Amino acid sequence: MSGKANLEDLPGPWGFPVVGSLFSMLKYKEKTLMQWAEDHYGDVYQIQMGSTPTLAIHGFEAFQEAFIQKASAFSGRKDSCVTDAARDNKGLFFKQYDNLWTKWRVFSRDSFKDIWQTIEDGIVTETEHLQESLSKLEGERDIKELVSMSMANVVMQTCFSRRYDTTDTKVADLIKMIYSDIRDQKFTLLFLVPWLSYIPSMSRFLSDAANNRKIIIKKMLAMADERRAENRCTSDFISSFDKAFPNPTTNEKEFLAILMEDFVFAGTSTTTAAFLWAVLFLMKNPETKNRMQQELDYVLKGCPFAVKAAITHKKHELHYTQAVIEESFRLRPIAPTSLFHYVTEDTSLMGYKVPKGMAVMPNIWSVHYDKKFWAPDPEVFRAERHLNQSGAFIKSGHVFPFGIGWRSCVGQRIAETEILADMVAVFHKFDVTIAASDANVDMAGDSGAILSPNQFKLKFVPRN
Ligand code: HEM
Repeated sequence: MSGKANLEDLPGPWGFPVVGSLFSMLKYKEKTLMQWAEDHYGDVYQIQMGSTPTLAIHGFEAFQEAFIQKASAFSGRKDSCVTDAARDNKGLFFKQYDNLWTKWRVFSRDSFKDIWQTIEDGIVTETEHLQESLSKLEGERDIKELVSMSMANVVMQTCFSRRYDTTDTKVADLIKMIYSDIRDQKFTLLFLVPWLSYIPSMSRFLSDAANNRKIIIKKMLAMADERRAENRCTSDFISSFDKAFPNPTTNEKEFLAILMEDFVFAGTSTTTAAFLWAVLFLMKNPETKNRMQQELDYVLKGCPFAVKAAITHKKHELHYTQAVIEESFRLRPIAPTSLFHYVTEDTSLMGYKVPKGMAVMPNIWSVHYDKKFWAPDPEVFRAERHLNQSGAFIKSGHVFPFGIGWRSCVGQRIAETEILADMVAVFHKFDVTIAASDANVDMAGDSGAILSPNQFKLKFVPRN
C-alpha cells in the first residue's frame, strides 16, 4: 500500500492545545470541514476534536472506500464515559461494533420487515390525525410540535402498536427525558474531552445521565408490560422480541428498552426536521409546489385512501414528488456529518495509513454539494435534476442523508415512508402558504445536534 505511515503524516489543520479544532466545529461544521478539504487538505485529513484525533472524510470515493469496501474497519463507534452513562453500551446508536451490535442490528432490521404492515398502518393513522389537526388550525401557525408528536407516535405504533394522545403527559415526559441528556452541550464536550469528567459539574451530569437511563429503562419496560397485559393480537416490536427471546435475561430486557429509546431518539426530531425542510423548500419554490400538487391530483385521482395508495402501489408513479423529497434531502441532510464512527483496526484510506482508534467524521454534506457531480448549480433547489428525460425519478446514489454501509440508518425505510406520507397528506389535502413575516426565513437553518429549519408559520386551506 502506498501512503504515509503515521498519524502525524495525515494532513490537517493546526488545532489549539487541549481543545483542538473544537471551536471551529460548533456551528455548520460541515461547511467549515468542506472548505478545508477544498482549499487545503484534500478529501481525507485529520482534525483534533478536543482530545480525540478525528479523521474527516469527504467525497463519494472516500465514502465508498471507507464505508463499503472497508466497512469492517470503519463501522465502529467510539466508547466514552458519557455514552456509557446514557446507554451502557446497549441499543444501536452508540453501541460499539461487536457481535452484540450485529445480533441486535439484524434483529431490528428483520423485525421491521416482519412487522412492516403494522408500521405502514401506523404511518397512515398518524397522517389522518395530522390532517385533522391541521384542518382545525386557525390562522398562521408553527406546526413543528404537531409533526413531532405525529412522528413520535409512528415509533410508538412500531414498538407498542398503539398511539398516545398529546395529552398523555407520561409519554410526553418520557420523550423529553430521552432527549434531555443529548441536547445538553456537556454531552458532546464529555464525548470529545473525557477528562472533563473530573470537573464536579461534569461528573454530576454523568451520574444524572446514568440515573436517567435507569428510569427510562423502567418506563419502557412498564409500557411493554402494559401492552402485553392488553393481550391484543398484535404484531409489533414487542411481539418480535417476545418471539425471539421467550425467556429474556435482565440484560436482554434492558437491551430492548434502550433499543426502543434509540428509535424514539433517532426517529422523531430527525423525521420532523427532514419533513419541515421539504415543506419550506416548496414554500420557497411555488412552481415546484404546483407541479407536485398536479402530480398528486393526477396519480391519486379516484383513490379513496390517497396516503395509503401513495406509499404502497402508487409510490412508483409519484416521480416528481420523490424528486422533491430527494432534492430536499440533498440540500439539507439533517445529520450533515452523520454520527461519529471509529476505526476498529489499522487500515488505509485514499492512500493514507489510518491507525486503529481514530474517530471518524463522515461529511455527507461534501457529497451532496460536490461541485463536479451537481454542476452547474449545487446550491440551487432543482427537483428536476433527479428525473431522467422521460420524467422518471432516478436515484443518483450521491444523496445519502441516512449514511451508507453497515452502520447506515436502520430506520431509513420508516423515515422515507413517513415523509412521503406526510407530503401527500398535507399537499394533496391543503393549499399551504407561508406567513408573509416568514417569507425570508434564513435557509441556513439551526445547526444544533441536527440541522433543522428555523421556525416558520404556515396557513392551511382545504383544497377542493
Ligand atoms: C429523516 C430521518 C432520518 C435520518 C436523516 C436519519 C439519519 C441517520 C444517520 C445519518 C445515521 C448514522 C449513520 C452512520 O453512522 O453512518 C442514523 C443512524 C440510526 N438511525 Fe436514523 N435517521 C432518520 C430516521 C430514523 C428513524 C425513523 C429511526 C427508527 C425508527 C432511526 C434509527 C436509527 C438508529 C437506531 C441508528 C443507529 C444505527 C446503528 O448504529 O447501527 N433513524 N440515522
